[in-house]
Amino acid sequence: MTFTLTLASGSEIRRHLLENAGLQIDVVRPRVDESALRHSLLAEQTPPRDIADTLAELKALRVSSKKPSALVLGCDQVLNLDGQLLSKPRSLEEARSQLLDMRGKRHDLLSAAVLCEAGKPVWRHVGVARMTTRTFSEDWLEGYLERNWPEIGESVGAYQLEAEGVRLFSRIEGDYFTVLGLPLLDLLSFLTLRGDLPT
Ligand SMILES: Nc1nc2c(ncn2[C@H]2C[C@H](O)[C@@H](COP(=O)(O)OP(=O)(O)OP(=O)(O)O)O2)c(=O)[nH]1
Repeated sequence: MTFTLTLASGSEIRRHLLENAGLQIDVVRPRVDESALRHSLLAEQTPPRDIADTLAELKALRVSSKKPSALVLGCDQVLNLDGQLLSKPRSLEEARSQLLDMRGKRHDLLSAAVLCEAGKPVWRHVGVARMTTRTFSEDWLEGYLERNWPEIGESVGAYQLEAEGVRLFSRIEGDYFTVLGLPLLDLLSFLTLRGDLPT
């Protein structure tokens, strides 16, 4: 019987990365109010890594409780800019102001993944990537926004690294997949170790 991973995420890129790696994926979007939980965690001064981990676990548990026999993957990515957590821009204007704030600085992307089975977490990992943004011109930024909105609205940093977003950076430290939103290599290693994937 072919191994199927249930992905508790509406993220297109996460599904693509897993399918491109040859996994059979079943998408079940969790019904969780992420922003309410994120706000309460922030109010309690929860560290960004724990916020990403908690949200990823919540999404995985929500689906796993409905599909107890499945292996369910929940994910969450947060962007930490000098201690401020940014979210996906809701408008081109928001994307512009977010990118201007990030210009010439470093920010961290924390990509959390949690696997749940029978309503219990069985694996978790938070990948961290450190992004150094170049001091791009405002003219270039206007062109970038014009060419890439609304696609970049799906990304927490208002960029798609695999597309023109790479032009925002002078340096990236960490794993490419972690930037895109999924600590893929760590996940595949665990699934292989468990025998879900062939060695
Ligand atoms: N294509 C692409 N997507 C990116 C990149 N960086 C971040 N993202 C996406 C991955 C996630 O879909 C999104 C991070 O937001 P979330 O972790 O809240 O996930 P999202 O709301 O998309 O789906 P989910 O909460 O899992 O249902 O940003 C990138 O460089 N390229």
